[in-house]
Amino acid sequence: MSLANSSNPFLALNYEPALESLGNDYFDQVVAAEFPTHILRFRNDALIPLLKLDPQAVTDDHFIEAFGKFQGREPLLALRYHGYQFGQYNPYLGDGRGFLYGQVRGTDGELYDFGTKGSGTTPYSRSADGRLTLKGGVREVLAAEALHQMGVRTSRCFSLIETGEALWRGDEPSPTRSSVMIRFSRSHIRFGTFERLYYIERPDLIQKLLDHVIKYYYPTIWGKAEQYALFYAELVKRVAELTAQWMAAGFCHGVLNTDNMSITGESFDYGPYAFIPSYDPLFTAAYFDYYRRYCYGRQPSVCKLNLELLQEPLQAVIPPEDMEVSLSMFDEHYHVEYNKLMLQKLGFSQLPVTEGELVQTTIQLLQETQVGYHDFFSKLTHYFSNQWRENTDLILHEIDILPWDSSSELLEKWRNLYHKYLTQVPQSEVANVAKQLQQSNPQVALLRPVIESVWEPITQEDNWQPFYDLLTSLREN
Ligand SMILES: Nc1ncnc2c1ncn2[C@@H]1O[C@H](COP(=O)(O)OP(=O)(O)OP(=O)(O)O)[C@@H](O)[C@H]1O
Ligand SMILES: [Mg+2]
Repeated sequence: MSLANSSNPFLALNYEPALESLGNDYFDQVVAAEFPTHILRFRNDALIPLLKLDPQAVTDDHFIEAFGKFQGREPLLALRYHGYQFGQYNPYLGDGRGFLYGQVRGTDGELYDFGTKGSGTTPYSRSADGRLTLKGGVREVLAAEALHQMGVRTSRCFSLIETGEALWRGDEPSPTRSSVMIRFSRSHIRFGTFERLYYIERPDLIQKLLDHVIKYYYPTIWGKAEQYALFYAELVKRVAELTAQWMAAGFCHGVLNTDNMSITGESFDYGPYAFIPSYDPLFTAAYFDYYRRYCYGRQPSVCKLNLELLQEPLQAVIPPEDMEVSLSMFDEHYHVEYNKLMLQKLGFSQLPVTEGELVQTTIQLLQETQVGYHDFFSKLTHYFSNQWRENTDLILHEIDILPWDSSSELLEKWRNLYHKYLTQVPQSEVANVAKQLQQSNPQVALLRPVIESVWEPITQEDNWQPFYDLLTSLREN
C-alpha cells in the first residue's frame, strides 16, 4: 500500500466482512479493470457524514484512488445470482460488471454496501465488456437522488468516475464514453441470489443466507421463534410500500426482473427507467419491453409476482402456508401506502388513508386530461391559496395554464371534492396543507427531456454545469 493510500479515509474505514464471512459459495473473487484515465464527475458529499467522515477532509484523489483505481482493497467479490428476466429463468447471471467493494456500518447503525457498476469483466460477463456508459452512470446518479428526495427507499450513488474508454452500445450513439459508478446500498443480495441456490439444489445455503439477511437487515425479527415467517411478511410489506412509493412518484423502473429486486426491499438499478410524463398505466420505460410487461401500471402486480416466485427457494426454510398468508396482504399494504402518499401529494397528510375518493378522482382526472403528472402537482403546490376554502371556483382557477376544458364535469367533481376536504381542515392548520404540498411535490421533475438537456452539454462540449445545477435543484425540492 502506498503512502497516499494509508492516509485515504476511505481505505481506513472499518470494513465488516459480513457477506465475505459466509464463505465462497456466494461469490467469486475478482480483479478490477485498469482504466486509462480517471475524472471524478460526481461525489455524494451528503453521504460522507454517514461514514463519520468530514466531506472537507475527503479529496477528489481519495475518491479516485479508492473508487476508480480500487487501490489497497481486497477481496473484491462478484456476487453470484440468477433471475427471472421477462418471465424466463436465466441461470447465466451474476455480477457481470460489478463487485461488492466492501461493507461498512453507518452512523445510523445500519450495514451498507459499496458496490460497483462498470468496474470490469467477471466470470459472469458472458461476451459483454463489463463496462458502464457515462450516460448510464449519469442517469443512475440522477434517478437515485431524485427518488431519495421524493421519499422513495432507494440505493444512492456514492461516486461516478469517467474512465476514458470508448464503448459501443446499440442504444447510445457510439462510440460513447465510459464510467465506473459506486453504489451505496442496503445490500446487493437479490431475490435472484436465493433463486440460484434453489436451482443448484442447496437448501443449506438458502438457510445460511436467510439467517444472514435477517440478522443484518431485519434485526428486530432476528432470534424470534417465528423469525422466518416474520421475515417474509416484512419483506412483502416493504416491497408493497416501495412499489407504492414508485407509483406516487410517477416512476417507472423499467426492468423488474428478480435479479433487480433487493432482499431488503430497497429500490436499485436505474437503467432504462423513466418518470411518467402523464398518467398512463401502459407507459413503458424500456424500449426492449415489447409486451409492456414492466409498464408503469403493472409494477404492483409484477412485484407481487416476484415475491410469489421467491417462495420457491424460501420454502426450504419457511412454511409455504405462512408465506401465502403474508403475500395475501400485499394489496392492502400497497393501497394503504399509496393512498397515504397521494393524499400527501394533495396536501392532506392528516386524512385517514381510507379516504380513497379524492385520490381516485384525481387519478381519473389525470388520466382523462393527460395533463402532466408532475406539472399538475407542482401547479397545485404553486397556486394553493387560503381563499380556496371560501370559493370552490377559485381552486386551480388559473386553469388556462392546464390543457383541459375548465368547465368539464370531472373537473367540477374534483374541485368539489378538494374543497370538501379543504374545509375539513381547521383554519389554523391550512398552512400545513401548503407545507405538505411543498414537501411532497418537487418543482423539478426528472423527465426524460430534462435528463437529455443536461446530457447534451456534457456530450457536446463537456460542460457539466447543467448536470450539477440539476442535482442542486432536485435536492432543493
Ligand atoms: N456491459 C456489461 N458487461 C457485463 N455484464 C453485463 C453488462 N451489462 C449487463 N451485464 C449483466 O447482465 C445482467 C443484467 O444486467 P442489469 O442491467 O440488470 O444489471 P446491472 O445494471 O449490470 O447491475 P445492477 O443490477 O447491479 O444495477 C447482470 O448480470 C449484469 O451484470
Ligand atoms: Mg441489474
